[in-house]
Amino acid sequence: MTLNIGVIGTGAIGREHIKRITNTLSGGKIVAVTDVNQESAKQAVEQYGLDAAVYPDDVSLVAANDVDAVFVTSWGPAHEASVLAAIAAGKYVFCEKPLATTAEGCMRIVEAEMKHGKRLVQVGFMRRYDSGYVQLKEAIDNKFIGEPLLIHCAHRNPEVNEMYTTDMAISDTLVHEIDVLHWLVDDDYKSVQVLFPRKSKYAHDNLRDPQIVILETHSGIIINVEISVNCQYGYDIQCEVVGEDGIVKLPEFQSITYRKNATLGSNILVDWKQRFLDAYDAELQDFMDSIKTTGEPNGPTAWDGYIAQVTADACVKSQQSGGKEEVVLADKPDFYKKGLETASL
Ligand SMILES: NC(=O)c1ccc[n+]([C@@H]2O[C@H](COP(=O)([O-])OP(=O)(O)OC[C@H]3O[C@@H](n4cnc5c(N)ncnc54)[C@H](O)[C@@H]3O)[C@@H](O)[C@H]2O)c1
Ligand SMILES: O[C@H]1[C@H](O)[C@@H](O)[C@H](O)[C@@H](O)[C@H]1O
Repeated sequence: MTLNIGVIGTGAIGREHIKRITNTLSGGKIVAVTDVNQESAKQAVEQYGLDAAVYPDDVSLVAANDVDAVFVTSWGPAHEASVLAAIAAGKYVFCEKPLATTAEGCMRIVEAEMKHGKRLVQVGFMRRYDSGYVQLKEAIDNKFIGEPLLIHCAHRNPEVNEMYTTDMAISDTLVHEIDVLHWLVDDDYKSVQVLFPRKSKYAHDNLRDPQIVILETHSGIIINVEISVNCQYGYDIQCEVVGEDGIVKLPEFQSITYRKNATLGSNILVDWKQRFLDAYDAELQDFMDSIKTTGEPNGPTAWDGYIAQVTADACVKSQQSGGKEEVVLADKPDFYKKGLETASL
């Protein structure tokens, strides 16, 4: 069975996903595209030689009879309406982060999915499919380092444009750590605090950069994440888990080492597309395979999208208050306790 897919938003990641469904993965076909910029949707069809219809908006794309699943890869504020439309039509949805830009919006999606009666939604937290994070999780689950005590992380982007504001360091960037770290240690967050070190000369007027985010879990694990979005030198993701009996660290992205001009060196990547290439492939293959075999997506759930947004909101509150903020989650519904939300490679 081929899963017929409609894509809402044919920008950077929309096209990356169109490319991998069309050229790399198996079991899916892009049959429909839309974008508020209709030229962009038409260009995507041409660029990848798609046999796909261009729709004027998300509502008409979702309603198309031949669309089985929808990819929501538009800007964050547009996600909630498209996801709700897809659920109302009983269509599967793969939604890039954020699921919705407010906790209330995420909860509306959770409620709509529960009302529908079976899982339709997977959120694009692809780090759960990255082989390095999967190895870290196995080591933690197997008690290889004893109980985890603290975690040091860094999430560095080389640069950002003028549209990127202080709160986006949380909602656009930290959100990946928010999701992957609670999954890694199987614990929910209790409180968060954001600190602003000295501002980088590369940060524009509306941006505090870098930032340090401290997250504390219910079992007392303390996590510090450095967010630097003007680090200049490359795209760099670091994660080191300190346990009672040892330490496990995320592997560096593999690159040859060289000896040249009196230097021993190796290259660092410059953007997210290359760093998580395999993880994006694995998450979308899993989305299609699990729908085919079980009738439901297997990856990060709408509830994970809700946890991420509640935690992100608390971080943004801390950016403003300067203090520690509580993370208050609703009780997890039984619907999301099926144990399906962990990925395996
Ligand atoms: N998982 C990841 O690592 C990752 C990486 C990049 C982006 N993202 C997420 O993916 C989303 C898109 O990011 P991007 O970098 O591709 O942005 P982008 O600006 O390159 O593309 C977004 C596209 O959506 C279109 N769009 C906006 N509103 C729309 C609407 N209502 N209906 C249809 N089309 C609409 C825009 O015209 C644009 O072409 C964001 O939510 C972003 O956070 C996730
Ligand atoms: O949308 C991107 C993407 O999610 C990247 O993984 C992250 O490193 C960037 O900061 C963000 O802007």
